[in-house]
Amino acid sequence: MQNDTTAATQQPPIKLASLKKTFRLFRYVKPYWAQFALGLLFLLVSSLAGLALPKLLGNLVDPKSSEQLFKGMNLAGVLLVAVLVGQSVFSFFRIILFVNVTERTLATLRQTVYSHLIKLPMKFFLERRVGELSSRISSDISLLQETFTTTLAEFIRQMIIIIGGVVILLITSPGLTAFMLATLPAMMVAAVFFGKFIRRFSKQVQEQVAAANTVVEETLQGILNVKAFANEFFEIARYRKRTNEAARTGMKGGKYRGAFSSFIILGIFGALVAVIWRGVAMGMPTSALLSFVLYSLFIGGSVAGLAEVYTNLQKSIGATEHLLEILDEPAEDITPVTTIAPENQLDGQISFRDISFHYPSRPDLTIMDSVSFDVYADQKVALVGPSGAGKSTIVSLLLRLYDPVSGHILFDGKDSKSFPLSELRSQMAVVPQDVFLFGDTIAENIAYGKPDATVAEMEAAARQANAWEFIQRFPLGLDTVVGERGIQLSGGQRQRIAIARAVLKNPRILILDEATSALDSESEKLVQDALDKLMEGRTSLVIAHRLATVRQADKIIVLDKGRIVEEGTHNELIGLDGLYRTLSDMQFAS
Ligand SMILES: Nc1ncnc2c1ncn2[C@@H]1O[C@H](COP(=O)(O)OP(=O)(O)OP(=O)(O)O)[C@@H](O)[C@H]1O
Repeated sequence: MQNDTTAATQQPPIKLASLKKTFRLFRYVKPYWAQFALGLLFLLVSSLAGLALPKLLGNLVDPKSSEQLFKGMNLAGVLLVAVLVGQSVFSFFRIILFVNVTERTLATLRQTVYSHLIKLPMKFFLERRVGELSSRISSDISLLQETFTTTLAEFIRQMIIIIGGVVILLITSPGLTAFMLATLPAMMVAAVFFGKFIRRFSKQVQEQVAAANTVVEETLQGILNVKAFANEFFEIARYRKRTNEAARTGMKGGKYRGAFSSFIILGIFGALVAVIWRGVAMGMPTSALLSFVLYSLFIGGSVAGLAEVYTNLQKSIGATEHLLEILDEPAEDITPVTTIAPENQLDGQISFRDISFHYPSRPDLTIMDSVSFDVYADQKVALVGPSGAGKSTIVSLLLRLYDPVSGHILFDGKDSKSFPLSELRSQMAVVPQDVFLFGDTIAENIAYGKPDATVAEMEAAARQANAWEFIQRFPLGLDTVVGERGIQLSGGQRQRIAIARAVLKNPRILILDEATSALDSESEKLVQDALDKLMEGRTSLVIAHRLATVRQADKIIVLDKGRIVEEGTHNELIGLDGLYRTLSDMQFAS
């Protein structure tokens, strides 16, 4: 982020390139081009009509106007009313059209960005925070909304007024126009100069606000931890610091914005007084002078408005850059899985061959060093080892959340990369330590393993997972809402929901990350029993924290500091008198 800001401020003005980037987003407007074009036409008509106003007002105050009649009424007055009515009607429809196009476009854009975001590899998420990413989709896109609905229209309207106004003024009095215009270029240059300057501040404020929001999101998500650690005041101070920083940057930017607008006010009104003064001196009739002053005001207002447009445009270029940054990230090759091609169906045999690995975010830290092992189809293999040994990393590699730095992972003897990613993952299921429940019904949470599951299937899965008994005790049964808005489930209950999910998914390879937190013995028995049933007839890889549960495993792989140090059955490993024996003695001693 920081680099991005520095790069943006240090770069020479690449306005055209940035603008071109923004235009890439017009791709999303394409399907609605007809409505958009009609809106533009209406905008053109209402802006041109607006351009006639000063002239007609001048005519109205002309003493001769009462002699020019239209069906007995003052012609200039009638024309003025007609222009106003026309302008309001066209504006009305123009706004409706633009808003329609914008809403649809932004919905598509939101969907596109989200669809892309969720397909990005884990590597991407390691480097970013959730708050920052969700603000990309919320605030950056809202910023574009303003650009599409208001800024663009304002820009076109202002350009018409400036160009049309200047042409009309030149026809009226080239001398006075030249005099008036002498102040404008200076203002334009100032607008560009200031606009660029202000861009830096608004971008910084945007980023600092996003950083502050991250504190809110993270602390609300982890509110239990905040409270348990009595860290409310620490968080308040953290949030205060970030929001104050944003405010300070905003205020600094505000000073320049203020100076900018004072400059424009002084410039425009100073110029107006000078123009009237000079017009009077040139003997211009009052009606013509009124028109002239009104045009000058319109032009001056539009020039000042252009600066605003410029700043908005800069802001939305910033937002676009952020969005394109996400869209330009290469996504994982994820496709909807309906059926699995016979050649991609897993038999359940897994081999790690000389796997070395480090996380993309920490290239200096070797996590896995030449790890090789085999798991045969339908075997139950346990991964044990001290904390940080690399057990979860093996699971991540198996799921291809990351690719190994060197070595190969084989499924049934075939390189894991030769399988379509989604088909591979769809044949594996994970029952994690910390079960994440969506804030929805129990049914939806179970069906996460198979979104088109019927109620009967869900019930059967819940029964197999030993979860049905507690689910049916809730008055709403499967329709009970859990999570943030609903009831909180106990650790054992959450795990059984996760097991039901896995039952529904019916995976070829099952990965169990055993809960470290001890469940009460009743719950533990229910969970273990459900897991035993689930493991039947499939390859299972169990990350075991309590060694008592892995005695029956066909094979136990003992990891330490990213290397396999022992491998064998419980009895073999106990006989070895190595790390497994030590870990085992430690656990049973406690
Ligand atoms: N996303 C990550 N980025 C960088 N390093 C990581 C990441 N995840 C894990 N690590 C590091 O990789 C090493 C192995 O971690 P891993 O989670 O695989 O261990 P583990 O054996 O599963 O530990 P535990 O039993 O505590 O869950 C640790 O040193 C850890 O700090």
